[in-house]
Amino acid sequence: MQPYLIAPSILSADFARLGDDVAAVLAADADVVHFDVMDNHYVPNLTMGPMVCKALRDYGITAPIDVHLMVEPVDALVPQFAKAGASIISFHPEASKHIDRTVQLIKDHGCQAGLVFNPATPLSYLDYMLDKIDLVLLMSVNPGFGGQKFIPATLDKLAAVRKLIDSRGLDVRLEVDGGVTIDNINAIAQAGADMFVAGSAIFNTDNYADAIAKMRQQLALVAR
Ligand SMILES: O=C(CO)[C@H](O)[C@H](O)COP(=O)(O)O
Ligand SMILES: [Fe+2]
Repeated sequence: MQPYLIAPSILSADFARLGDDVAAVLAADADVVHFDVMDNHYVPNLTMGPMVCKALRDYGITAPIDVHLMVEPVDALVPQFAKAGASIISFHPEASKHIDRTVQLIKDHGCQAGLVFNPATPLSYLDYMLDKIDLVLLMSVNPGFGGQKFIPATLDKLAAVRKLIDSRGLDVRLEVDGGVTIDNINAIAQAGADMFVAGSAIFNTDNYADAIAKMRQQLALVAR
């Protein structure tokens, strides 16, 4: 398994001073910037597009940017986000008509590719795709909003994906997104996740470094 990564969701950052806030959370020892793209079509909310991603790069953000596309259709945005500086691009398989083609498109544009599963999305989408992707992202809330409560059934789903990845000897990241906190991150890691998105649990505190350090303390207790 790869080292744990903490990926603050900038959905909960201060949009009026986004560059400074993203720089602050990275200085507080975050690993990756989780960038939530919502289109008011696939999900009932509207957030940010490639221009904002590019603006963060132009501002000087060099950390990996993990773009979580909650959009339908998907393909037209892939080249735009790659050009804007995305490192990882993940999408919801049911939002793409040709999943394999979309994954290939992401890779052809030099980014890592991920598939995202809503709480009720079956894992069967992985049957012919697991060895072609870099990351599986399990949603532990229904997508569209930050600040929701972690859905406990995600733990079993994480364990099932971890088993699948390990049984095939693959180096695929297992990311979890939604309702991750200092209190539940240990159990989530025990279940098999190695990359943790947390928005409100980091940005809604007045000390990002403290929140991230406490998450890392919990992760250090996991037997791997
Ligand atoms: O994809 C998302 C919502 O669709 C966000 O990444 C997620 O909700 C993170 O926010 P929080 O940690 O506050 O739950
Ligand atoms: Fe997300």
